[in-house]
Amino acid sequence: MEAKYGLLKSDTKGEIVPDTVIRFYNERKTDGHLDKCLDMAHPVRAFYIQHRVYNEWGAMIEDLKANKTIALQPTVAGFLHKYKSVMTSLGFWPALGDVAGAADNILRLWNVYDLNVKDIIDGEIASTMSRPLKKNEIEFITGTAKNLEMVYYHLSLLSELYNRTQDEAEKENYRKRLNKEYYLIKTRTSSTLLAPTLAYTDFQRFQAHNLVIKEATRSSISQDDINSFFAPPNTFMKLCRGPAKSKIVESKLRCYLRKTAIPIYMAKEEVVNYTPRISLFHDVISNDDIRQLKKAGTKKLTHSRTGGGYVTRLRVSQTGWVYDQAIPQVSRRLARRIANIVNLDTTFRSKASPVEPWQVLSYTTGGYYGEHIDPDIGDEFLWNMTEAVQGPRALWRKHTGQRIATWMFYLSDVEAGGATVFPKLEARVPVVKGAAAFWYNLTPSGKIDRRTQHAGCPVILGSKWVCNKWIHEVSQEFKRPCGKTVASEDFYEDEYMPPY
Ligand SMILES: O=C(O)CCC(=O)C(=O)O
Ligand SMILES: [Fe+2]
Repeated sequence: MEAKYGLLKSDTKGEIVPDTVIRFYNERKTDGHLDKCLDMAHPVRAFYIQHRVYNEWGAMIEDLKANKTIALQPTVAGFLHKYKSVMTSLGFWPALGDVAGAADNILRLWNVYDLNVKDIIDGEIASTMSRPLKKNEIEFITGTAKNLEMVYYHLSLLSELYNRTQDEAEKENYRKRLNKEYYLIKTRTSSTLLAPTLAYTDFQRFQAHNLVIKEATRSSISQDDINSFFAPPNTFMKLCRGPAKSKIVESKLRCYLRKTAIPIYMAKEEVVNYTPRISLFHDVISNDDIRQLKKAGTKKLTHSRTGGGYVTRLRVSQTGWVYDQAIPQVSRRLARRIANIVNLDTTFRSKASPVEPWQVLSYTTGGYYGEHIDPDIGDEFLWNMTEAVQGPRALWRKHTGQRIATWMFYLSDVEAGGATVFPKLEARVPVVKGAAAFWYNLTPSGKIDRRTQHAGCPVILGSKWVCNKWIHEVSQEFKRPCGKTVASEDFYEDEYMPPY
C-alpha cells in the first residue's frame, strides 16, 4: 500500500521516519508533554487535543500500520506504542461530536463567564495558559458557533481571524466572509420579521436579499455591529460569575451548629437561603469515604441524562449509579449521617426504598447542568421511563413518590467555576470538598417547590465531583408530616431553560 506521507531520515539512527511522526514529536514539544495532553483540565487544551486526535492521528496511524517496514523501526514502533498507551488512558477515540462538544464547552464558558475572545485564542483561561489556538482550530470553533446560532460568538471569532492574519489575500477573504455572514444574519432576522406584515413577494425578497449580499461584500462591519448581537447575562450567568446575595441579605446568613440525632454531634450548617431553606453542611464526609465513592462511581461512569432519559446539552457530565452493595460500609455510614442531620429515613431498601442509590457525578472543564428541578415534572415522564434508559429512578418513583429532598455531597474542590446556583432565590452554593448541600424539593403539602430550581455552573478549570442522595416521600410521613396549605405556586412554563 502506498503511504501518504513523505519520508525523512531521523537524525539519530539513520532510520527512515515519516514526517508526520517527526511533526508529531515537534508538536509535542510546543503543546507540552504527552502526559500533560491527557490532562483535560484546561478547556482550550481539552479542545485542541481532541481536534488533533480526530483530524490527524487516525489517518496517520492507519498509514503507519499499513507499512510494515516502517512500522517496525524503533522510532516508529516506539511512537505506536506510546500512542496506544495514550489512547488507553484517554479511554476513548474522539469522534467529530466530541470535538464539537469541546468547542461548545469553550463557547459556553465564554458565554456564561463573559471571557475575552483574545484570551481564549491565546489559550489563556482564568489566568491559566495552554498554547494558543491555530487557525484551523479557530475555524472549527467558529463553525460550531455558527451551527449553534451563537451569532455574537460566531462573528467575534471571524473578526479575530480577520484581525490576526497578515496575508492580504486572506485578509480580504475573511473580510468578505465576515460581512456576508453579518448581512445574512441581519436579513434573515428582518425578512422573517417583516414578511408577514409587509407582504413582500418572494421575488422582491430575493432581489432585496441579493442586494444586501452584494452590499455586504463591499462595505465593512464594525465592532458595534457585532456587539448588537450580544445578549445580556441572565440570573443564572450572573450567579455563576460572582457573589450571590446582595450585601443586606447576605448579612443575615449565618453559620450554625445544628443539633443532630446524636447528642454529642453538632453539624456545621451554613444557611445559604432562608425561605426555602438551603443549607451547606460542612465536614460531613471524610477523604477516605470520598475516595471510595469516587472509585465505585468511576467504574460506572457514562453520559449523564435528564428527566425522561435524554442525553442533551442541558446536562454535560458523566453519571455513575453506585448501589449500597458495592460499598456497604461507606454507604451505611453516610446514610446514617444524613439521617442524623436532617432527620429523614435514608435506609436503602430493595422495595419501596425511601432513597435512591448514590449518584456520582463527574464534570470536566465546560461541564455543567442547566436550570432544572430534581423531582419529576409530570406523570407522563414516569410512564415513559424504563429501567434501561433512566437507571433505577423509574422504578423507585413508582413505589416511593417524589424526590422530597436533595442531599448533595461535594467530593472535590474545583479550580474555577462550578458553583451550584438557585436563580429564583439568587442563592449560590460554593463547591467545598467534604461539604454537602441540602434542601426540600417539595412543600409540606407535597407540591413541587419551584423556587428550588437550580443549576450546576460550568466548570472553568479542573474537575468537579458531586454525589447525590435523593430522598423520597415514602416512609417520611412521620418525619416530615404533611402541611395543610400549598406554600408555593405551581407553574410549568420554564421547566427546562435553554441550555445557556
Ligand atoms: O452539580 C451541581 O452543582 C448540581 C447537580 C444537580 O443539580 C443534579 O445533579 O441534580
Ligand atoms: Fe439537581
